[in-house]
Amino acid sequence: MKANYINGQWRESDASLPNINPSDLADKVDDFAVATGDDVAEAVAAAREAAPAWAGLTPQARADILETIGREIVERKQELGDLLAREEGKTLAEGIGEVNRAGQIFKYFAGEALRCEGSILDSIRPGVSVEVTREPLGVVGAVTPWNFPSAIPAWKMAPALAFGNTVVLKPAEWAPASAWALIDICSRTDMPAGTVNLVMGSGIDTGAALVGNPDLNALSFTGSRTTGNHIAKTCLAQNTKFQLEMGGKNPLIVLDDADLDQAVKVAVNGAFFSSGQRCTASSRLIVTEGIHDRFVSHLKEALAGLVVGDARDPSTHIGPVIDGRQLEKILATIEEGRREGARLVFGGDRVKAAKEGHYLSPTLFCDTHNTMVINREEIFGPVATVQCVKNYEEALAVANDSEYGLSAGICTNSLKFANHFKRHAQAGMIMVNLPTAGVDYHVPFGGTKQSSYGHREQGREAIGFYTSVKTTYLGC
Ligand SMILES: NC(=O)C1=CN([C@@H]2O[C@H](COP(=O)(O)OP(=O)(O)OC[C@H]3O[C@@H](n4cnc5c(N)ncnc54)[C@H](OP(=O)(O)O)[C@@H]3O)[C@@H](O)[C@H]2O)C=CC1
Ligand SMILES: O=C(O)CCC(=O)C(=O)O
Repeated sequence: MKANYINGQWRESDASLPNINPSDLADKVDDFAVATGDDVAEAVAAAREAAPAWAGLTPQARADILETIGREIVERKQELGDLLAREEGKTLAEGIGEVNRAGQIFKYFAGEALRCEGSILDSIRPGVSVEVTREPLGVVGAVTPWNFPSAIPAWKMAPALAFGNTVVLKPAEWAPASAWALIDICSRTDMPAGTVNLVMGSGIDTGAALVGNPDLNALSFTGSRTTGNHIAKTCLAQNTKFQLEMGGKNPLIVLDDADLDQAVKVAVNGAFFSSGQRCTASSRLIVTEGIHDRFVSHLKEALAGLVVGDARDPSTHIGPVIDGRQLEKILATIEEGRREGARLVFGGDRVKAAKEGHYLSPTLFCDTHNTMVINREEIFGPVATVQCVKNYEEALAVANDSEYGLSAGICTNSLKFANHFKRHAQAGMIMVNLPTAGVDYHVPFGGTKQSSYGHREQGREAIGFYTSVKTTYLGC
């Protein structure tokens, strides 16, 4: 059994949860300990106890530790990428890429630890000056989803630690192995006991115990809107600072003047890679009428060439979805799309592979309208819809007609439309001739409307969430 990590100790538990490989249901990755409410309370107390020692280290000492963690992750990216593919179902290449990204995030925030700046201003009063400085918050809770089981824990933990906070991490029960490996790496550094803590188990029990602990100073969450809204209420009631990342229904516009081959590649990557299980997935393809038929026909051809299979088989393009319940949910939404009158032009079914797994074919709907459920709600599977529109203006209006606003893309050769889109698309991230998914780690990540709440994650903006600003007035 893989244990929880609390106050510098590995703690087994009476209960455990199995982690099953979605590509091969006969393969159990391991059993993972379940943290009780008392374990969670102890982890938060340990993080509170460790906070002054960790914050009291020099930025150089914290940077050195983060650099060590980042280096080991990068050096072991092959092995940890394979583990990620095995527990989550991303292809091996995607798994290795994600682990590499997690390592680079730690290395990046090692540098940021040294760049935590303040400012000095003259006061409006004579003989007085004012200092504005940043301080750690204290104890940060991180609740993370299964779809980026290495990178998302990294992009919450690394900035929290860089700026002097201690951390309690609750990863998703469907994919805890990558988070466990990350904490194992942290446990072998010189961090004071209690600086990082791992509490595994279900969201409803372990997650709720963490979020509801009033001794947390801040909570960073990525996952569904329902859970995010619930967490927001708890955090507000306790005055816990929080940020939420809650997904998208990301549009990709394809204009008549787009490079057709490029647009098809962008759509395949954005909508179907990682089995569409990305909050940034291009789930709505909005295509102008002059290119619509050619685009759909080329896209179908490209989908026919994709291999769905075991995530760790190098010939696989699309692995399984994470779990049987998720697969059933996606299939039910596909059925709903059919009932609403959308035309299924590719896929829509389970795929049989050599081993029993949660395989689903890439699925494409045409003749869809933006009012349909398949265009309103996040499906989180390898499913995309096409909507045919007259021109750019209609495309933009359809793209913006969503409760979400995470990422938005356009394929065009027109600088005029690209520039207009950049300014008027209602999303936190804009992609021109690029997939809506797949982001850099050194720039801000996050959305508008119902996609996100609070400070942006990643890049230099992360400091806003993980520090508190202090203003000091100095008289003579
Ligand atoms: N924006 C994104 O990146 C993601 C969006 N989603 C969307 O959400 C849908 C459902 O996915 P799901 O994994 O169930 O997402 P959830 O929001 O349920 O899970 C995200 C994290 O929150 C935890 N959690 C769940 N309930 C609570 C709670 N009451 N208190 C504290 N923590 C909690 C989960 O634990 P546990 O999983 O262990 O129960 C997990 O660690 C997907 O189909 C997709 O549409 C999902 C993942 C990522
Ligand atoms: O597209 C990406 O690179 C990141 C996506 C993401 O963070 C998510 O799906 O939760």
